[in-house]
Amino acid sequence: MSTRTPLMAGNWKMNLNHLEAIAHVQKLAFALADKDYDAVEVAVLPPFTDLRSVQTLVDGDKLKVKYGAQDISAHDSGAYTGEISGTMLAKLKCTYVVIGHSERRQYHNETDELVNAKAKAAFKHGLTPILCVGEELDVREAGNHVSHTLEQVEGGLKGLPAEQAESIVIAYEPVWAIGTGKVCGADDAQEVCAAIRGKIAELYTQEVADKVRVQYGGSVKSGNVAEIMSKPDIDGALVGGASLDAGEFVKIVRFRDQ
Ligand SMILES: O=C(CO)COP(=O)(O)O
Repeated sequence: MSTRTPLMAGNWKMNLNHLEAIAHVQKLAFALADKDYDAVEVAVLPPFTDLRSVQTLVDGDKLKVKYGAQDISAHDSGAYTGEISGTMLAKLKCTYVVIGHSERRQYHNETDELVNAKAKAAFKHGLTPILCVGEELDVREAGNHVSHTLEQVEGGLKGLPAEQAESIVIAYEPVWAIGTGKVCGADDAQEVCAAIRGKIAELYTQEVADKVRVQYGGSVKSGNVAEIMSKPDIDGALVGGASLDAGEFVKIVRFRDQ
C-alpha cells in the first residue's frame, strides 16, 4: 500500500484579493477538523499579493493549512521587473510553488528549460515545486498524450538529484480538461499518472518513484474527486475553479466521505 499522503491543493489562479483570501482561509480553517489534516495535506496557492495575509493568518492561528505561490522566478534577485524570487517566497514561509502550469506555458511561452530552471530555484530556497505537465486536445486526439507528458516530466526534472526529485509533486493536468468541465476519465488519468511514475523510476530508481506524489488536475469537483482518488497512482488533486468555493473545496478535501 502506498504511504504517500494525498495533497489536495487549491490553485486560485488570478482570483481573490487579500481580504477575500483571509475570509476564505478562515472558512477552510473553521470547516476542517484536525482529522482532515491527518488524512491529507491541504494547501492553498493564492496570488502573490495574498501571500503575506495568508501567512499572517496561518502563523497567528497555527493553522495546519499549507500555502504556496503560483510561480517563481528562475533568478535570485536583480533587474527582473515583475518577477518574484525564491528568497522572497521562502521569507513568506511558502511550502509549495507551482511551476510550468499550462497557462504559463501557453500565455507566457514557458519552455521545459525555463520550468527546469524554476524547479532548481525552488529547491535552492527550500520550496517544493508542483511541476505541472499535460497535453493539449490535439495531442491527445493523435494518441501522443503519454509521450508528450513524459517529455515535459523529463525536461522539468533535468539535472535534479534524487534527494530533490523524490520530494517533488507532479500535477498531471490535461489542458483540454482545465476549466472546461470535461474531466479526464479516472482510468485515463491513471494511465498517464502511472506512466509518469514509471518515467521517474527509469530516470532515478523505483524507490524515488514510489515517493513522488502525482496529482491530477482538470475540472476536479466534489462529485468526481472520489473516483479519481481511488486510482493507485493518483496522490492528490490540483483544483482550480472549485477551490474558490470554500465549502466545495472542503468536500474535495474530504473525498473519502463521498
Ligand atoms: O488548472 C487547474 C489547476 O491548476 C485546474 O483548473 P480547473 O479545476 O478550474 O479545471
